[in-house]
Amino acid sequence: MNKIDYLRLSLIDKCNFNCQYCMPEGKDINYLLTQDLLTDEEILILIREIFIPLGFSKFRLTGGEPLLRPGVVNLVKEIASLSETQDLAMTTNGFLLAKMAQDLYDAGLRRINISLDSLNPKTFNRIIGNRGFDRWNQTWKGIQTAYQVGFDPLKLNVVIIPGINDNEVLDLAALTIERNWHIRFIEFMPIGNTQLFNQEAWIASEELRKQIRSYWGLVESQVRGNGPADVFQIPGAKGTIGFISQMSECFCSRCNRMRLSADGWLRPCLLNETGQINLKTSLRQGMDLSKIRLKVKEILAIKPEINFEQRDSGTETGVYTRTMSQIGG
Ligand SMILES: Nc1nc2c(ncn2[C@@H]2O[C@H](COP(=O)(O)OP(=O)(O)OP(=O)(O)O)[C@@H](O)[C@H]2O)c(=O)[nH]1
Ligand SMILES: C[S@@+](CC[C@H](N)C(=O)[O-])C[C@H]1O[C@@H](n2cnc3c(N)ncnc32)[C@H](O)[C@@H]1O
Ligand code: SF4
Ligand code: SF4
Repeated sequence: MNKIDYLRLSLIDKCNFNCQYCMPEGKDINYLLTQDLLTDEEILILIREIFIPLGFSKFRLTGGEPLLRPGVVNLVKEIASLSETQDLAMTTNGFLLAKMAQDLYDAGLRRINISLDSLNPKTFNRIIGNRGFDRWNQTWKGIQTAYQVGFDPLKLNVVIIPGINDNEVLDLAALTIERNWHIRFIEFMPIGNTQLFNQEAWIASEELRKQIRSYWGLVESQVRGNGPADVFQIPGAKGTIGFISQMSECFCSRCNRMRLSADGWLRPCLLNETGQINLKTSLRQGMDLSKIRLKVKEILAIKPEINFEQRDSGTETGVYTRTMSQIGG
């Protein structure tokens, strides 16, 4: 059985973007009330008293948009300063990074993954649902700042949607030639906007690799990380190109992670809603920490059964009850 040592923590369910693939179009999302969010203190208790004793040592902060969480820099500092933390990273849309990158770095964050679905501001703004504002320039500035500040490896996440940004695969891949940046192409998953998913669906990573291979060639490579990406490189390039292929190539046999939502739900599998427990409720009801630990240990034991192999039975209704922004990706 794989070691489960990687926890993805969603810090907030709100976001300043409305990416088409992540949220249902035109549907209001019921956002969490502040009092329903895990507090910083609760997050730290759970990390220190529950997850670290159970062997977790790798933490990723995500959301919604994690940079919207008040006090996020201080939370980074607290988690980074734990001696058991072997890796602390963040996934962000980058919009607020230009002004926060240095503070995050100084607080101890070293790895950052930034979503960037297009190099074309028009396409980008269309994907993120900009409502009339251009957000590309500031996002691009955020990426540049993160690079200058020293985040390494710096990864860029791209969800390819047929008919929307699939014409940019080579342009995005080309970013890795001169820069030590790591692009990852993620296959669109049926969580978030199922309507768009059913309309446009996903493109298999192998199709994208074929395009890149026939233009420049492609060799296997590596980059530091804990996630499911298969990593390649254009020969001689400074950066790498990863493929996260949850639709075409199941990687569940190497699954090493669980997810904790901003309101305290511990989720054993991204694509299966079975077996979730609410740790915030347990904490607030005053449950003994050793009992909470035991509950999490039980979930860890049944996790191999609750996985992608059963994703068709992963939801009760066939539609995921939470959007990707509510889960954290
Ligand atoms: N199906 C599935 N998809 C995942 C899983 N982990 C990550 N992904 C997908 O990969 C996307 C990008 O993940 P990131 O947040 O950048 O994190 P990561 O790839 O684990 O990060 P590294 O540690 O840098 O390798 C997520 O939003 C998901 O779409 C997983 O366990 N299962
Ligand atoms: C939910 S977002 C949260 C963090 C941050 N807001 C961001 O966009 O990086 C995390 C990741 O989930 C990915 N994502 C969201 N919806 C997805 C979907 N339906 N299929 C595949 N990836 C998705 C995004 O591309 C992003 O890289
Ligand atoms: S992918 Fe990230 S930036 Fe886009 S809507 Fe979802 S949470 Fe927000
Ligand atoms: S789908 Fe579930 S079991 Fe598979 S890699 Fe993702 S989280 Fe792990």
